[in-house]
Amino acid sequence: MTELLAVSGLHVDYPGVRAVHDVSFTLRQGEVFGLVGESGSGKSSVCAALTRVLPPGARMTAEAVRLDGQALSDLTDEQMRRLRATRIGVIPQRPMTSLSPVTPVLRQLRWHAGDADLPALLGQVGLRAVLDRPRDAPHRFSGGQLQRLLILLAALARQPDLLIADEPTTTLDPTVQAQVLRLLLDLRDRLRLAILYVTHDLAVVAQVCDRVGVMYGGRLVETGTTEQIFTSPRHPYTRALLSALPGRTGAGSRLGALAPGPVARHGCPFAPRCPVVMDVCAAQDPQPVLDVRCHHTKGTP
Ligand SMILES: Nc1ncnc2c1ncn2[C@@H]1O[C@H](COP(=O)(O)OP(=O)(O)OP(=O)(O)O)[C@@H](O)[C@H]1O
Repeated sequence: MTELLAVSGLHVDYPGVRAVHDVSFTLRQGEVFGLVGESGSGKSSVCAALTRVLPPGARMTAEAVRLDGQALSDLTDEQMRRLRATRIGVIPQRPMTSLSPVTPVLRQLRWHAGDADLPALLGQVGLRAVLDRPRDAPHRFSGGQLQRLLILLAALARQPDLLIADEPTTTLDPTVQAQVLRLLLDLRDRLRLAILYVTHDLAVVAQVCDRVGVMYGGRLVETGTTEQIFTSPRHPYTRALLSALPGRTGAGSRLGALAPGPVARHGCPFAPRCPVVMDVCAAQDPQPVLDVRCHHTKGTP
């Protein structure tokens, strides 16, 4: 598979907070890479840095961020805006925030879809009936319908290379969530899209991701194929996350691994919660070895 996105040494700082610390990963064409971690671990900040839409006062630095070989740091704000409009599609967490609440949905779709064949696109996401509702504003549609419409705009109408989906199914009930995930995978297959899929839900990761990066305290603490992460997790935080899944028991259940917990400001960020913590963990932030950042495992398979 061709490498589409390469991120290395990414840092994001807000005033007084380092939200993302030395994050590196790659994403290949036609691949779904899951960024998983609890609330506040830095997932959204990574996405905002990649698309250069960080809030005022935030600062990003990176050794390199390349899309299809092009260094994004070389682009002017205008070139970056054009890249976001053509090659990178973003599906937000809450569909209502991306649509005007008062303008009819069909009018907004026509405007965003440009020259694309809207009836055909609506047919592909099973929502041709929207054509018969020219006056209906967003609040007259369900969350699942709106999310499918936004996927249509982000992926089908513009056919980008990279789709960033930041918790796109959090607000949906399980049946609708399954429909939206199926649609994303179908688009990945048909358009050879690369998808960066942000979530705190490991069950979703298992369904859609080819590879996974686990975040804690702004670090990518472990990266691997979905199978590796689920069958032989190496970082103690990944193990805790997995053992907190329904039906499993272990350290994770005791740690309450999915609930945000203390993050050390020095040394390993997971040290205050780690069941196998050692003296060195409080003193030194571990460097990544074989895709794992942990003094205890030091990358051992
Ligand atoms: N605009 C901001 N100003 C200051 N700090 C911020 C800002 N946005 C995020 N942060 C902080 O940066 C850290 C990472 O936040 P971020 O939203 O990237 O995490 P996340 O994993 O995406 O969380 P969630 O799942 O809740 O969206 C947190 O400590 C958060 O409080």
